[in-house]
Amino acid sequence: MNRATLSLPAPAKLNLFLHITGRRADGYHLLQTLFQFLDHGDTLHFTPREDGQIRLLTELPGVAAEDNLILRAARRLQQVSGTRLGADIVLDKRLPMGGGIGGGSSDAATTLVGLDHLWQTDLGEDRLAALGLELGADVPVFVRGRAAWAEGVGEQLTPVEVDEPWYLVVVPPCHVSTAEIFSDERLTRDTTPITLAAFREHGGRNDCLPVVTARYPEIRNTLILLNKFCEAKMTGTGSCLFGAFPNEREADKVRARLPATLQAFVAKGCNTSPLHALLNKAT
Ligand SMILES: C[C@](O)(CO)[C@H](O)COP(=O)(O)OP(=O)(O)OC[C@H]1O[C@@H](n2ccc(N)nc2=O)[C@H](O)[C@@H]1O
Ligand SMILES: Nc1ncnc2c1ncn2[C@@H]1O[C@H](COP(=O)(O)OP(=O)(O)OP(=O)(O)O)[C@@H](O)[C@H]1O
Repeated sequence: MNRATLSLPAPAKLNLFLHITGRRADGYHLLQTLFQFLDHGDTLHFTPREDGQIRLLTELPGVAAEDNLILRAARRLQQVSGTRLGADIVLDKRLPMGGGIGGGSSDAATTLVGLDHLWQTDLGEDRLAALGLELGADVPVFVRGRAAWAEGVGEQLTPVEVDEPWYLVVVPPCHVSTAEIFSDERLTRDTTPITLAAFREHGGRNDCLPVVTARYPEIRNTLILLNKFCEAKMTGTGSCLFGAFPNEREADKVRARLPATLQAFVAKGCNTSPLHALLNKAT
């Protein structure tokens, strides 16, 4: 067996807007959003094992190994495919947790796609996306790897081509729990659904923003600050805020004017996930 280590990116995503249009009987929210990837994220390293063991060799502070979406994804794929192979997995974590940029979901998707490739289990995109959905609402878009208009609970995906600007992403000094925001009584859940054409013409907003800024003064203050330089938006249920720029230099200029204590990065928006761009190049 080829024991070579496969290293793959787990990119971040942005929600360019997020409308909450309803709530299902099971409590999950119906939403509309547009997902785009960033050329910035975690990296995972997979080395196959013949003894069937799956080991995550990197500890993530605050996350028990059994809860780590990487291990959960790997075990589920192993179970469903019936492979006898295992893997050692190393994670280089760059993405902030609870930032609304999908770090955990992307790690899970890269594990599914990467191990499917390495183990030659060939489940195909649809089955991998379905396995991903069991792990989290945001996992399927990372499995499919194309910028997408999303509906349902986020799993009904239509690929879209949108502008690929440079983004300045600012990480306010707090973590937001997605479940906590979705269970807040003040969240509005009745936005009228819009079409993609209407979004292209008029844009959209983030329905979670009023609740998030009410709960987190750090995010409210960071939003006020970033709005001085660009039209600041929030991704997912926060915490991260972002602004779009025509080129890297303009984004860097604003970044340089932010307080040095504020974590921020500049990245390019991508309609093809860097994971898929790499795998497509390799095959
Ligand atoms: C807000 C978004 O980031 C937008 O992309 C996603 O919808 C959230 O996706 P995610 O983090 O993968 O979410 P999950 O891990 O599936 O769910 C976290 C919690 O958020 C709530 N949740 C999530 C997605 C959704 N459509 N409705 C919900 O009410 C549920 O209470 C759930 O317990
Ligand atoms: N590999 C992982 N990386 C990050 N978080 C993980 C991982 N595995 C499990 N988790 C758990 O998932 C939670 C959410 O992490 P994540 O980084 O995906 O947040 P997020 O960016 O707000 O996600 P989203 O935008 O999908 O709501 C973490 O607080 C952590 O408890």
